[in-house]
Amino acid sequence: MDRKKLVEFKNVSFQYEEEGALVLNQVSFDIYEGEWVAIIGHNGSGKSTIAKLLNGLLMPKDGEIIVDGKKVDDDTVWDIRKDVGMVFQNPDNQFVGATVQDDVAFGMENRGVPREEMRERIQRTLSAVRMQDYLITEPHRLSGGQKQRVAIASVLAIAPKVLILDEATAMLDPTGRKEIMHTVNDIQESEGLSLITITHDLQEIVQADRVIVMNKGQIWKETTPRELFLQREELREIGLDVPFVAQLTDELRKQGVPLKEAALNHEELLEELWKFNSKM
Ligand SMILES: Nc1ncnc2c1ncn2[C@@H]1O[C@H](COP(=O)(O)OP(=O)(O)OP(=O)(O)O)[C@@H](O)[C@H]1O
Repeated sequence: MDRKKLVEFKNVSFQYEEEGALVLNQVSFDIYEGEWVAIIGHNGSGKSTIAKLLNGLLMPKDGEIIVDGKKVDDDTVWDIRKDVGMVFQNPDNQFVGATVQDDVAFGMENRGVPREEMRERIQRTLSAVRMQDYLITEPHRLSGGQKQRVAIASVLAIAPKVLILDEATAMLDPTGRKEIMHTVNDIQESEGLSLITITHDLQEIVQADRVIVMNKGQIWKETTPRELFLQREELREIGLDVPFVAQLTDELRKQGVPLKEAALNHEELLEELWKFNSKM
């Protein structure tokens, strides 16, 4: 069965200033329903600009963007924002409510969701991010990770078709990062959402279905995490470092250990080494 295209970027170019350099130069890609796509690139490669174009915070200078069959323009932008939810890096800039439940309610109030349904969605989305016990907590009392969970719940409450996390875990410690990504992955699978995660850390792309690598405003490569991790030298040239496990796999391979593919985590590497060991 053909998968449905939810997002289409067609030859999109963008510049912030009239005479300035192109920040995005003829960028084209598709994102399908239920898919997790990671967009990665070093600082300034154009990742956040893509996110902002996707929900109409910016409009392309050239080319077009289609979200769920609708072209993003001044007439559709409010509809598009129902379909595309975004969570940014700094949780403190995203709170508008005096309590956690007020905050989750805010976006729904703006969209005229009936009271009863609002209550149900607040419960459901806060449970999904495991924050159901904090309904009446003031946001400033939460940890960074908890704040990001609430920000995610607030976006989910609007029932978007696409969820974008723009460096949303960058301010958290490694454990907090893992927990959030785990939660988001669960939600994505249970709700059939398309997920776009934007990061400059290759460790964060391991679970994605596909990766788009940006370099200087253009797509440098569109591939899978596993394939990408095999390209350690090329990645380094564009300012990206593969995670430790992939580096180790690469070094072992160079030493003659016949590891077939790039390991995505310690468990996989261990399993491959175990197989190799049993054959010796
Ligand atoms: N509001 C703005 N006005 C002018 N130039 C901007 C603006 N926002 C971003 N830029 C420039 O556009 C380019 C791409 O920025 P963008 O934020 O999309 O990159 P990024 O890959 O997300 O990087 P980062 O991880 O640092 O946010 C950079 O050169 C940046 O300096």
